[in-house]
Amino acid sequence: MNMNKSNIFGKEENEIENFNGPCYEVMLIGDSGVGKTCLLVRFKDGAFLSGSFISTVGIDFRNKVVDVEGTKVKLQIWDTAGQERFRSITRAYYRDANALLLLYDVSNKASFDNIRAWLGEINEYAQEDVVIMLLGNKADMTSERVIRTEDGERLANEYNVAFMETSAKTGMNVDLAFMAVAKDLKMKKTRKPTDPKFSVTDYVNQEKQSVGCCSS
Ligand SMILES: Nc1nc2c(ncn2[C@@H]2O[C@H](COP(=O)(O)OP(=O)(O)OP(=O)(O)O)[C@@H](O)[C@H]2O)c(=O)[nH]1
Repeated sequence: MNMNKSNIFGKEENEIENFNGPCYEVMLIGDSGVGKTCLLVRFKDGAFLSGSFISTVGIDFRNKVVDVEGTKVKLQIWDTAGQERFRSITRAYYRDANALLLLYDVSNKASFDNIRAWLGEINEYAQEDVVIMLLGNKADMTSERVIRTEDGERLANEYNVAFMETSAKTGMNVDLAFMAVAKDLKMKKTRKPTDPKFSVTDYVNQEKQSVGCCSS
């Protein structure tokens, strides 16, 4: 387990560490096996971790600097362990998170049913103004799918959170999910009272790709 925020991963990571512009903490949460690590690796490295599934132990993070409408912002992305036995560790990190990407697996009903419990945890431990996005991952698994897109949309609407389906395997909507939260966080910081309010849901609806379309 590595819980040291000054963890060093290599030269590129050191350069990112030295970045002194705005930095936002984004946390990936959801049941074990829904694809949190794969989503992060896809976003960070543009690759898919296939092969045997190695569960995250505790919590770890990767940094990425992204360009939001001409301004560079750093996303510090925390990858948490979905397994119940690590829950007390991950809970301790909620309060620092500016945004939460809450994942379920469209081919795993239990992971979807548990979303309400995850939202309960968020309500209890996260900051009140945390940006939340619900992600139905593994959208590429068309024949194994048990959760329809409309089910995800309905749940997201019920809790008033943004929603989209993603695939860490194909890359579908992965950049969009991270960029939407980056944009929302940046707008929150820089918005003048007279500026129109930024809506992640509207932004995502404009930008999102349909299932089956595979851009990374
Ligand atoms: N087909 C498909 N498989 C995926 C996708 N994302 C992840 N997987 C697979 O699902 C398994 C679990 O992925 P992880 O990213 O390790 O899951 P996790 O949510 O980080 O799991 P924990 O660390 O235990 O919390 C791996 O075998 C991945 O290859 C996806 O979008 N599509």
